[in-house]
Amino acid sequence: MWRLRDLLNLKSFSAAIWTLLIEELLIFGARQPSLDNRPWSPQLLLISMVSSNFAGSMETRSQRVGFPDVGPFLCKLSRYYISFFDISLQRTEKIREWHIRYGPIICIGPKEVSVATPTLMREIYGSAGGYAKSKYFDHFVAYGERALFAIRPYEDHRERRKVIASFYHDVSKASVENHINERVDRVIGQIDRRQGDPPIDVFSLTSHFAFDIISRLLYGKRHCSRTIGVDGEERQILHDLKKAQLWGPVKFDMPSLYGFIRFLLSLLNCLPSPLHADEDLMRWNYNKINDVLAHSGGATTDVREDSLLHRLLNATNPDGKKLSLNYITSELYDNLNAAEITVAVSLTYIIYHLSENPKWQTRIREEILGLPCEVNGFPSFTSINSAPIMEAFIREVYRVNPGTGGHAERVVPSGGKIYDGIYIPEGIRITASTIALHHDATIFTSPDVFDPTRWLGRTPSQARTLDRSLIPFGYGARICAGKLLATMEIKLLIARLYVRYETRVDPCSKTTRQSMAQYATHDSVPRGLRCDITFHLIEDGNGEGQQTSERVRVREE
Ligand code: HEM
Repeated sequence: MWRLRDLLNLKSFSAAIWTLLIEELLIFGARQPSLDNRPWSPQLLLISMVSSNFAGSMETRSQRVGFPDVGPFLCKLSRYYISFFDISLQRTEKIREWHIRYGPIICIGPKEVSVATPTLMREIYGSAGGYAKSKYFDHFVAYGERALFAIRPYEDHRERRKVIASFYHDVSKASVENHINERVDRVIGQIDRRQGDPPIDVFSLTSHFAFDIISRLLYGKRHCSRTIGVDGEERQILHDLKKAQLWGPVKFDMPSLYGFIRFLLSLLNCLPSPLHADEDLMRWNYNKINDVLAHSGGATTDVREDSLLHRLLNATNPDGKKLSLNYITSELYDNLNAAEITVAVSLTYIIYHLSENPKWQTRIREEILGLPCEVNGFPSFTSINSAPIMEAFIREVYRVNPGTGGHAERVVPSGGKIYDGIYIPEGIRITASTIALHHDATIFTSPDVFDPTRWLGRTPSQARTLDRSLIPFGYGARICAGKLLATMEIKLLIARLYVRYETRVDPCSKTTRQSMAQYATHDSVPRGLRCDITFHLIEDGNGEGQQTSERVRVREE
């Protein structure tokens, strides 16, 4: 179905129509290894003449030396070709198709390359390469400051990373585990109260769960959100942010068009809430920080709370100066964003696949029930984290439905690089395609089949081969700073849910295989933007059900 905004985007629309037609005509030619070595044909002549109409899209002759000519012919002519797939939310799937058709190093834009081998992925993201992030990350500048995620130069990033990474490294503390377990209790409380009611949208529920946890870590206990239990402003913002994901590619690829649409709609006084969701969250974060500072009497050195805010207020730059409040506000906003939707998407797909595979629910339940319990009546995160069946299942979900859209663009450093004999000049944008790596048939047999057993019973060398191609959290110098936190949230919730309930996809709801296919948005959200699941209490849940209800009741009283 065409959406209004696709039609509004006339430049991309018309470019796409003729490029789609011509690409198919030229497929044979484009399969040749090098355009420069290919004999001239009338088709090529025609294309090269028409291509000059694509303003600013042809790179100079010197930039083209050695540039990979493998890939869809029209990608080499205009950046609007990949933009079209971006805006129609099909970018990742399209790049995967092109890798299957053309090979592991392909041109996806006049100055843009995608790679799909674990060795090249390691080269561009590894610490040794020193690749900077691309201009794409300028879109994540907030309050006029770059948070860790948006810092582009490799060297600037290294210093800042030490402060943030050390904070998230400390989440292994028992206090954080207790705090996550409290939030799990609240989720269970919600589900119990809704027994017999319509199915539960787990995309929203897990988004509230993730948001409450990250806000506790960012601002501290007194100032965190309570979105799981309370239907307030935060729920509306989170709901709007999900819808805003669908506008992301327009905003990133065609900022002027996006700005114009926003301006027009504001003028008509009918700006839809998803189009100002970012600003709403920014305002919310700004107000929270002011509340915390007001509460501590403006004393920035108050260290009673072990929150990221307090950590940053007490940190210094390498020159010994304090971090600016603007930078701190930007970092907290970025962490809110990074930690909410990614965890919600991952948890939603894990629950969805478990609901489709009841036998795996039983296997995971039996595995968790066999683990030793702590004084609180649950197995610790450390023992849950080493449970192989749950790990295999989660890995398979990450493989087929990774929680990020694969926009981890880097820039080829000065002097250029040679990959598999192909010289790529400096300044070219380069990305490893997560989805192509995760579906590489030479590594993962029958890559389109959902099969968690592929992760079980492997020799160490087989396991290493599979691991090298699985990158849901990125890789190398800029690997996700919140990986440990995300893993704790995901595993503690899944373990506790599946000891207590059986789940099914609600057959009467709109949740289907199609609605659960991923859009190529920044965080790969499910197309339906919801996932309706029914929860059935297991009567003999090893006492866990009874204990949890009791604890939830006592806390809520
Ligand atoms: C399942 C959940 C998550 C997934 C799949 C995920 C994925 C990723 C990926 C792929 C990157 C690398 C981007 C790049 O290389 O350009 C990244 C970076 C980052 N993530 Fe996550 N993430 C998750 C959860 C979290 C959480 C809970 C936090 C906590 C705040 C977090 C904070 C960050 C930060 C700060 C960065 C930037 C790191 C840097 O540039 O050094 N993420 N994440």
